[in-house]
Amino acid sequence: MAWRAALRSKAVIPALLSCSSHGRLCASPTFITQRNNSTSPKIKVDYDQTTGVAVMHMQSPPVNSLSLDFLTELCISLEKLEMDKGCRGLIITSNQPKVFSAGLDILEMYGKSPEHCGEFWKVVQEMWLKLYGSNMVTIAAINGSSPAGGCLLSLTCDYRIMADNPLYSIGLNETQLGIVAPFWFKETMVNTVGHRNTEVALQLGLLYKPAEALKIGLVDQLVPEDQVFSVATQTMTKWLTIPEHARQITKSMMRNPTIDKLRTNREADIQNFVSFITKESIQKSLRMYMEMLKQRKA
Ligand SMILES: CCCCCCCC/C=C\C/C=C/C(=O)SCCNC(=O)CCNC(=O)[C@H](O)C(C)(C)COP(=O)(O)OP(=O)(O)OC[C@H]1O[C@@H](n2cnc3c(N)ncnc32)[C@H](O)[C@@H]1OP(=O)(O)O
Repeated sequence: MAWRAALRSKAVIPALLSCSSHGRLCASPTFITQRNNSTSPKIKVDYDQTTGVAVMHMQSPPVNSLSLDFLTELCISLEKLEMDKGCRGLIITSNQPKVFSAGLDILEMYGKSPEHCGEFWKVVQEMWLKLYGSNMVTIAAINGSSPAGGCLLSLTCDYRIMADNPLYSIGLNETQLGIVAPFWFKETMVNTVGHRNTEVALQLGLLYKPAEALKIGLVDQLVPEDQVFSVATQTMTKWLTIPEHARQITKSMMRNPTIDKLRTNREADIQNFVSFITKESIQKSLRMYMEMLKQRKA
């Protein structure tokens, strides 16, 4: 708890608090259910010291949406694993049925104050910086749908194994919500599937079925649903045979240009996000999208 409070307090951006152009509050949601903030852990970490491999199980019902609390917990777990020199590999998977992660929690961006949005975005950045720059071998065992921020989470990993189930989809679908994937989401995608695939995917907000995702290289391997985890474990064993230092330097060489761009522009990126997301028109788009999700369910 003390960790969480510390991380939270570091996440507040003083510059944002005093920014008058961000001084407005977004309209309060009237129809959207605010979920209770559960105190049960949203992430379960199993760390096997004999293999040096940790498994992070996302267990935040119903859809592992990336809320402020979820991301804070994720960052704390990552920090602890990263500091443990014996921990060399990390597999990320979901304990929720049919969903890997539904992406950023829309309720953290809808009807919230600019200060809250700024705090939220800082922890989204933190998650990405920690995972994309991790020294560990990271593997996403994608056992369900993975839109937007969920797709980003898997893109930060070194290797993606997805369940071959046509009911699932993955992609950066932000434009379908009327929002824009920020430059570091975009660059993570470009670094994975190339410029042209990214341009089409991002403009249209495409969600890909597993077979299509494999075709463009958004995921690396498809396996039957019940084998996602075992294949991830076998793949990890292979990756861990590569000399550690050489692999880590290579990873940094590939990723650091993108990482450095965000590191040196964090404040500006937060300000951009806050002024964008609190716009009335964007809030309206988010509301309509949430309504659409509910109608689809009914
Ligand atoms: C000029 C440049 C400026 C740059 C500015 C940058 C701005 C960038 C801003 C943000 C980037 C955003 C990234 C994101 O990740 S946004 C989130 C996008 N996510 C989605 O589109 C996924 C939506 N969800 C689904 O499609 C489905 O829920 C599903 C496929 C994941 C699972 O389907 P199913 O099992 O059928 O579950 P339900 O749809 O019934 O959902 C259950 C429950 O959960 C709620 N819910 C779903 N997703 C979210 C979410 N992302 N956040 C919050 N809540 C979510 C859903 O509404 C249901 O709620 P209930 O009715 O109350 O039970």
